[in-house]
Amino acid sequence: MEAIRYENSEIDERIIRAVTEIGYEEMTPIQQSAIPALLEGRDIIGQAQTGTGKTAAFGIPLVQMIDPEDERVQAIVLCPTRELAIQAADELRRYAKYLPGVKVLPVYGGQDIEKQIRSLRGKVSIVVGTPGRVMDHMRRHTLKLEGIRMVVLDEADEMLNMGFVEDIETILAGVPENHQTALFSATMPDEILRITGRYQKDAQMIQIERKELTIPLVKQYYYEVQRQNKEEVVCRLLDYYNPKRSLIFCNTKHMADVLCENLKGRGYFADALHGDLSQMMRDKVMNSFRNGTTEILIATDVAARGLDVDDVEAVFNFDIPQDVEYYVHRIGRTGRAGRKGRSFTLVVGREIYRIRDIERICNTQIKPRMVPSVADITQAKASQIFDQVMEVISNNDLSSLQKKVEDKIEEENITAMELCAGFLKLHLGDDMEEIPAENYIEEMRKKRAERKGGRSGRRDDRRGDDDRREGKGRRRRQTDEDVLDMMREHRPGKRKSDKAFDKKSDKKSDKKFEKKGSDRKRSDKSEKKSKGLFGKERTFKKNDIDKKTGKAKKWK
Ligand SMILES: Nc1ncnc2c1ncn2[C@@H]1O[C@H](COP(=O)(O)OP(=O)(O)OP(=O)(O)O)[C@@H](O)[C@H]1O
Ligand SMILES: [Mg+2]
Repeated sequence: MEAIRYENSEIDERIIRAVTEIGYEEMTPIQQSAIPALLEGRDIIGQAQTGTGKTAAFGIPLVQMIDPEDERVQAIVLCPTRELAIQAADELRRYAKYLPGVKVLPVYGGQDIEKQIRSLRGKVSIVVGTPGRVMDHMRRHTLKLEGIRMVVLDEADEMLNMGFVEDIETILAGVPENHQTALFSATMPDEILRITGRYQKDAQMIQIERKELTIPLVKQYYYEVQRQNKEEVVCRLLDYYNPKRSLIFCNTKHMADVLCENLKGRGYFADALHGDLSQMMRDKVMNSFRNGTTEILIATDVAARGLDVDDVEAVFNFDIPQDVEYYVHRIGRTGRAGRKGRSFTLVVGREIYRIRDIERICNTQIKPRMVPSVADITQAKASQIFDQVMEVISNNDLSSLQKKVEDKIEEENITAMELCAGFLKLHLGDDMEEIPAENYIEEMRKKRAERKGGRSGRRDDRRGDDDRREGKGRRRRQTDEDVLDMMREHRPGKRKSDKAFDKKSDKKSDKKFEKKGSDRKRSDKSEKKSKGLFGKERTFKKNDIDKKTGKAKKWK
């Protein structure tokens, strides 16, 4: 479908000016469909893949419908996490930059309530909040709902799930009857679609047609590993792919903390984000991640949904997520707004079946990969250094330095090649020297021959077709176990951290985000639901929904 430019739409030109300044040139498909429907006053369910601009799809009509003369709160956006409430409020403010009188206030737990109360006494047009804190203000009568004309549930399937649904119902019960309700998410399981009718009137369903539930721009890989080697594998992948920014998801707060400490100990710029941290700490961590001071954010599912941070090039599932929706949202933190990304999922033993579930339900492919060897990493690091050097050569006049190099070569009676190799070693650091590449290859060969009676390449099919090393004949036939056995022999000092990983994972959970219930049960259900997740873009009324199946009976 041909994209409509913002200039031709019904959007207020002051909002167009604001979003053009942000860099939006044309509407994304969900914006194309959802904005006119919301401006018409309809209730909608908007489903589109992660990172495709759902915030502006509801945010633009929302700021446009605000009456600047009305002093009351006129709209409320509910988000599942504090970070998301802050982010969505910032976005709405950006769209409303040239709309005087449109005031947006984020309200969330952990922030000084007195301060929020003082802000609510002033003029606030749109409240963006987490359900708990919004209810708190309702009880205290510091948030009055009688002026509300629109309610948005961002991450609607999460908000209407077990952890939040009662809070949402309490809030909606206090909102005037004739309000408009918009539900948005990248995932909309059937069991949730079945109940949305309770909260909406004649809802228009806007689903953006896609073959897969995940973003094709994200290349998805998995690695079969032993539990005690997970940390080593993550480090190797970080070193090999050298992502600008990465997010590593763990299933428990404890694991996130342990991994964070260990990665910091190995010299990575890492921080942990989870529900046990103070709000001040959470804000600090998010800010450092956004401004690039922290390159690696290790988080629980509290960071899985909605967060939009530039240049997250890789997402790691250190622990495989406990349901398919969370896989979709987690890996959706990369590959946003048309950019590319990679996701790496570590799989231990029988967890491989979960990969198969995810592939089937999301209609996607997660490719098996081998853990890069130390030699691969050395090679990758050398390439990175060479790339930087080539940039320096093309952007600078090096003639005066060249003279110094010539003098040194003559003085020491060495070749230019030797000098360059010396510089390279200096930059690669000692770490990479632990297993000299030649010995490594030789030892590997012997080991493989011993173990498999000369058979090799058992997992040759694991060679992906698009690895950046591939095609250059560098990748050898190894198994993860081979590589890791070798590492154990050559890096005895690095093993102490493994102990922490052997401990059984933390039983305590991040209230809403360390999962509930059995994922096996869920995945059976989700299989059915997946068929209906991404059909054609379609429109139907509430009455058109089959009460039993929750699916549309007829399409317009
Ligand atoms: N029309 C547009 N043109 C260019 N970039 C856009 C456009 N609309 C949104 N973006 C950018 O795309 C990125 C993703 O947007 P957004 O966070 O709204 O995605 P989302 O669909 O809500 O994803 P998720 O499901 O993960 O919450 C943001 O950085 C946003 O600024
Ligand atoms: Mg979003």
